[in-house]
Amino acid sequence: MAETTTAAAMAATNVTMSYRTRRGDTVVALDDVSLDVRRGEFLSLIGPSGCGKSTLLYILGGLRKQTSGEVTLEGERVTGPTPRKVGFVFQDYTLFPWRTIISNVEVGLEFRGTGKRERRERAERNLDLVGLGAFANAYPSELSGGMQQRVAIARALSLDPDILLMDEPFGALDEQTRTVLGEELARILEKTGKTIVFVTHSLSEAAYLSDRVVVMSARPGRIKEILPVDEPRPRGDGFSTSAAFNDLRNGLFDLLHEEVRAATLAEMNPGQASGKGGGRRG
Ligand SMILES: Nc1ncnc2c1ncn2[C@@H]1O[C@H](COP(=O)(O)OP(=O)(O)OP(=O)(O)O)[C@@H](O)[C@H]1O
Repeated sequence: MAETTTAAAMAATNVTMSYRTRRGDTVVALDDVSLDVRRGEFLSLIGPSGCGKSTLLYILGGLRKQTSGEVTLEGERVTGPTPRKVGFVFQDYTLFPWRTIISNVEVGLEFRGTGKRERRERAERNLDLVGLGAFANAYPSELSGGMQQRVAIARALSLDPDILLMDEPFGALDEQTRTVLGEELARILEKTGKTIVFVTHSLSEAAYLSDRVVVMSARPGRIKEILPVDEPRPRGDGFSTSAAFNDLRNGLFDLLHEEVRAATLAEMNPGQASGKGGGRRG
């Protein structure tokens, strides 16, 4: 059994997840996944559609219970959500349309019972951080998708979690907006020092933002490879056009390509699960 290091903010050890479908079939979404998330790192998860990236994220965050194996947060076993330590940002930013931007940011703090003054102060600080201080009294419908996603990030940050789990947060946005938001996110992280686990389908996003990129195999999801990104932060404009970046992105593409192929073939021939990929600890 793989060991859990104390330097890890979070760790999954031999995690397996099977779903029972409504038809009574069993879907093995994750198979023996072991992974350390290091304190302060930006870790991306990439893999073919349906390989279990979201499932792994939800299990790490205690939103879903794994079938077997263990998840720990700072060495303590995770048995449910821990909103004081772990926050979420989803692709669907789910702002309440009838609340102003600032009161959307305050929602989680309200749930937590934080006093009005502190709520407002934290919400303002985090709205400023994502560059939307001027929109505090606007309503969600007045903001673009990219701006709404920044509100969702401010909302998650205002709870001041140590770890942010982000599930394709920029997936619904156009390429230019997601590039800019990725850069914004990198800047915010620089300031806050959060640990991030980030699910994405964009290889460029993963390569640009991450300290390490976890490549998952076709379902049942396993860890196929973990690639470090040896580029110091903050990463300048030059990085995304450098040869090192291109090599990394191409490496990710090659690793993913055969898995996407396997996933597509499995979809075309249901019932024959892919058994490829090897368990590897990061
Ligand atoms: N509640 C559920 N019940 C049954 N099967 C599920 C459930 N949730 C997920 N699955 C299945 O588990 C597998 C992994 O799903 P998951 O959403 O974790 O994958 P993913 O890699 O995040 O996919 P995508 O990249 O398309 O978002 C898929 O085959 C999916 O159909």
